[in-house]
Amino acid sequence: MRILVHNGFFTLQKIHCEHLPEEEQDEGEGYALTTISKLLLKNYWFFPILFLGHELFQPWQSLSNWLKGGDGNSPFEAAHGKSLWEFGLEKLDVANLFNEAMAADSIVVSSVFVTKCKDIFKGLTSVVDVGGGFGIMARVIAETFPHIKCTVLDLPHVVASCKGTENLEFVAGDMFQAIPSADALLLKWILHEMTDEDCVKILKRCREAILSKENKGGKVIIIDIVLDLQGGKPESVELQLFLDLQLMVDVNGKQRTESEWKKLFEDSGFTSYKITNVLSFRSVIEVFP
Ligand SMILES: C[S@@+](CC[C@H](N)C(=O)[O-])C[C@H]1O[C@@H](n2cnc3c(N)ncnc32)[C@H](O)[C@@H]1O
Repeated sequence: MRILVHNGFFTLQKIHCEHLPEEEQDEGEGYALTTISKLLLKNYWFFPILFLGHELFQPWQSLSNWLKGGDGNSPFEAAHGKSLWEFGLEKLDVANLFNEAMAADSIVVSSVFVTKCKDIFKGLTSVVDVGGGFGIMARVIAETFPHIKCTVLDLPHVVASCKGTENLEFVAGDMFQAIPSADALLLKWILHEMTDEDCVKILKRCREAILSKENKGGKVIIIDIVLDLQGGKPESVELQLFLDLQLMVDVNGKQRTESEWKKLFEDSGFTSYKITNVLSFRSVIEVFP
């Protein structure tokens, strides 16, 4: 298992590097180490610490017992006696590390997203990033498309010290209780943390929150993994499967195939969807009411 964790971690760094300029990418022996030094220099140092940090590594040791019917909703709960989110509320240093890792990921993804997926934003005047963390994605969207009003919804302790701008605001709340209305609701790395039942709850809430339904361009935009897509590079598949395990260990979540996504959309009342693959091992899925 340890080898798997390290492999997944190195692959993760490698895939992140695909988004760096070509002249900065290295091939061959020593790739991972070169990559790590570059990521350190470029401030993407949170991922190694996150995955190899004690609190998040420990649950892997509980995986085998948990699979045999051990206690807790996830190996994380089996190891720590509470969920990742409850743990984060008590240990703000771990929560901060986790949120900074997510923010580091969003720095890479957001620049590719707004450049290669411009069309997705056509006609939109408002976007809510549901579970948007420190707001990196929303900030980049707000700066790139100044006419779009962006809102970040996240838990109170996450957004407590986040500052908005003219077209960016932070809202503290619980996505299971209420989601602010907008033309588009963004869910980046949210649904893979949830059971199918919870995904349907959140998707239904998002559907209700879409302002411009009935062919007027309103939608949910999901950035997440779609397993088994044709043409996936072997290292992408390796990473997708590693993250499938990682999510099971941390929150009893999972990655999904296209048909599993389709079922969630149908069960939540959506009529159609479109998958775009420009984000390496992840996809952008537009889901229409
Ligand atoms: C895996 S992170 C993804 C963060 C961000 N979307 C990104 O990709 O960088 C999940 C986010 O959902 C937030 N979250 C978890 N439960 C939530 C809830 N019930 N209501 C609002 N936000 C929640 C967490 O605080 C965290 O910021």
